[in-house]
Amino acid sequence: MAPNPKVVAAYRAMANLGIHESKVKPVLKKLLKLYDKNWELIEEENYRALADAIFEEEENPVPEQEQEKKNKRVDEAELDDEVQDQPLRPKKRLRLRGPEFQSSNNQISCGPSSAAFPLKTPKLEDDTVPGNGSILHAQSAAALSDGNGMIEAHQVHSQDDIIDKGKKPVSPQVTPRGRRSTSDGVPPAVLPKEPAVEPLSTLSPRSKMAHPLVWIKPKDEPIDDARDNEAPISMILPEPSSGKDSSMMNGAAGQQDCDDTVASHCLNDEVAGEDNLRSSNEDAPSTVEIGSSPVQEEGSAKITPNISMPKESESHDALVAGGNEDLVTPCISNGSANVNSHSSLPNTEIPVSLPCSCGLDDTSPVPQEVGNNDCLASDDGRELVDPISNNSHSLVTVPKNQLTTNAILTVHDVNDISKGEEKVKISWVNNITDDFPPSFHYIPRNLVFQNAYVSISLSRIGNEDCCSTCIGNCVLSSESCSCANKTGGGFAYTAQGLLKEEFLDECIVISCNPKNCFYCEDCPVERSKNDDCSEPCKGHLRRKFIKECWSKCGCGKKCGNRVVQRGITCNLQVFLTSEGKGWGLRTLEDLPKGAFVCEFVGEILTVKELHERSLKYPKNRKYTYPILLDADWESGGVGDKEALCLYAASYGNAARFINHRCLDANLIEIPVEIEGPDHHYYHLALFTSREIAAQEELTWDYGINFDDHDQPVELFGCKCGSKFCRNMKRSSIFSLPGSNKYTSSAAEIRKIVGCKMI
Ligand SMILES: C[S@@+](CC[C@H](N)C(=O)[O-])C[C@H]1O[C@@H](n2cnc3c(N)ncnc32)[C@H](O)[C@@H]1O
Repeated sequence: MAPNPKVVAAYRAMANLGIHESKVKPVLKKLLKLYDKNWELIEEENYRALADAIFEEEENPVPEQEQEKKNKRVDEAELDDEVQDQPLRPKKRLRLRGPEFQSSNNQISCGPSSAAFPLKTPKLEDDTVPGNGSILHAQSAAALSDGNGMIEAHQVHSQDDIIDKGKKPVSPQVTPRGRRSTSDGVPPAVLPKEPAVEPLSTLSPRSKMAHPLVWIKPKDEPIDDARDNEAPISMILPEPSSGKDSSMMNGAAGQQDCDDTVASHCLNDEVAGEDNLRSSNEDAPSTVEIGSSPVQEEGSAKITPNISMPKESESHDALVAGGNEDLVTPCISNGSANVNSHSSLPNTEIPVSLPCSCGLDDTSPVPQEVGNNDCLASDDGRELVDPISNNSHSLVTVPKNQLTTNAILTVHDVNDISKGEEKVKISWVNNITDDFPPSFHYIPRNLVFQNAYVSISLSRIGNEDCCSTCIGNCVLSSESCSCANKTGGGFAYTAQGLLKEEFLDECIVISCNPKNCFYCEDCPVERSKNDDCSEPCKGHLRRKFIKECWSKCGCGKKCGNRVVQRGITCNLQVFLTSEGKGWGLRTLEDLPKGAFVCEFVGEILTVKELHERSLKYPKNRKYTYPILLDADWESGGVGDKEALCLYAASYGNAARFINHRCLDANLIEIPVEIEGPDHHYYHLALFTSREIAAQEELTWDYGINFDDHDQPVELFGCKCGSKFCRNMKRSSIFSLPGSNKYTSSAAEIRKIVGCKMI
């Protein structure tokens, strides 16, 4: 009989490696048996499997009888262990790296990634040959490696081996994001990028061989171990000792309803969210993710301790602009999420800071920069997740029927509602109820929603608009720089970074004096209403601007004329007010007069966009208050794209919690130019108008005219408690035509706000 050309070719290939036919023959026979005479697999990579097997045989000769016995003894658990325990065998790999053994398609990587993450050489010992074998398929390993060092080591089992042993196939259930179920008890694995491994169930028999089951050495890093039937909710624990307030330790839990679509989206998206764990969270004892797939959920969704938070971009996905009002009814009171305690929960459970959808409108548009996802609150108002009373990990059960609508995955860390976006942490506390702060996305800087024309470009900054020749700290210079001149003849700030008293007092007086109002001929606010019965302009305040130095200036970053751009530096806390104003913001430290507290940050909308939103989502008219950037409208010709306002219901910073106080508020808003020379877009900075003691609530006068019901937002019943309250007492001095917060005379203003000068 003519020799089988395939056998001859195999002998030749091995002869090239210096392996004698006599050694090839028995191993080849075994391989043919193992591969069910599939020559393709044997021929692959220039007979790599054959060569490997021969080397193995050489190194670990096992008498055939013993081998058979061993095969019988080895149960599946032992098999797993042996595979895990196999030492790495670079020696073999080195041999195979000879040029003659390089795969023609270069599937075996010898590059840095394989050096950093050496592949485990197959152990073709007696107990790993047919029936038990663990064989390294280099091509599978190559397929698994994303080139970025994702994989530390691979051990490849023949699938048949595992299934034949009667063990459940340990196919990693790879979701598009790489999530895998661990419910089968398989060691947690860190999987490479999503296309790397198909679930075995989807593979053809051929690809099962070429693409065998792969185990990846677990890393020490957090593993997303959430099961499919867990709800995708995130939570962050308070620091054990953080907060002067004991209620911070009474962590409360809230819950979003989540419809199937969104839930599964959330599920997948959350998996990759580890990088959203910000550094300050590292201080916290733990961060917990609650995973879920309500679709598959039978009775309840379990909230399991885990380690990741949704990515910012993914949280954005879950958030929809448009205010928190639509969704408030079932879930919030005074803008906060209701959470009820569940006494049956073991006290080993963790405080959960879960958002409610208050703050969000599932149908409102989102800023262009962020994705879209629909989110709703529970529509029955029942509690969904239990508040828990200490820091230990445990489970919280969420009834399945409460996971029916969209979920919001935004979470407020009790230690830092800013999620690390600010230089200082901003904690939140609720001493009164179990409520949570409303859900919103913390943004440290304004974001354009869609149409607002905000053009920031260096080319638009002329020499007169910056101090390009300055050096160091402008404020210390004896001469005013160009920026100071734009502020109005001198620096607004002292060397200590406070507002100069004269400047501040002037601002206070201006803000209270109706004489400083101007009236537009063609008011963008009225124009935005686009109806036949537009009213005349109701008046806007002329204001004093601050011009800060910026990138095109020659001074350094520490220049004293750069205050607002440095962001929040004082110690603030969000808290639930006791007067029924909802949440408020307070200082935890004494603040001097003229100190910068924070900027009012939100979505930059055109006034028209705001009006459209308020028509489309009428319930949004509650709970939020848009701020017109109208200080420069007097210059006239303000186009629709330039008539801007800030809206912080869904995207905002700590300032969104600052409540209104009529007239004698302790903060004052001052327009600040930073990046650009024009005043149609500016930053609205809040400074202390007097000294403020630690624990005092921060307030500012929104400038509301409580008699004007034609506003884009619903008026609230003012509970500011000021004796000058415009809502409670309508004294004649506070109801001047066109006025919002103005009083009648400079003398009165001086008395009220304690200014030294007028
Ligand atoms: C910018 S938010 C302030 C934070 C808000 N309290 C919360 O819980 O989210 C403005 C809203 O707070 C409430 N608010 C602010 N000042 C108030 C006051 N003086 N009296 C009653 N409610 C007030 C109103 O509902 C208003 O629409």
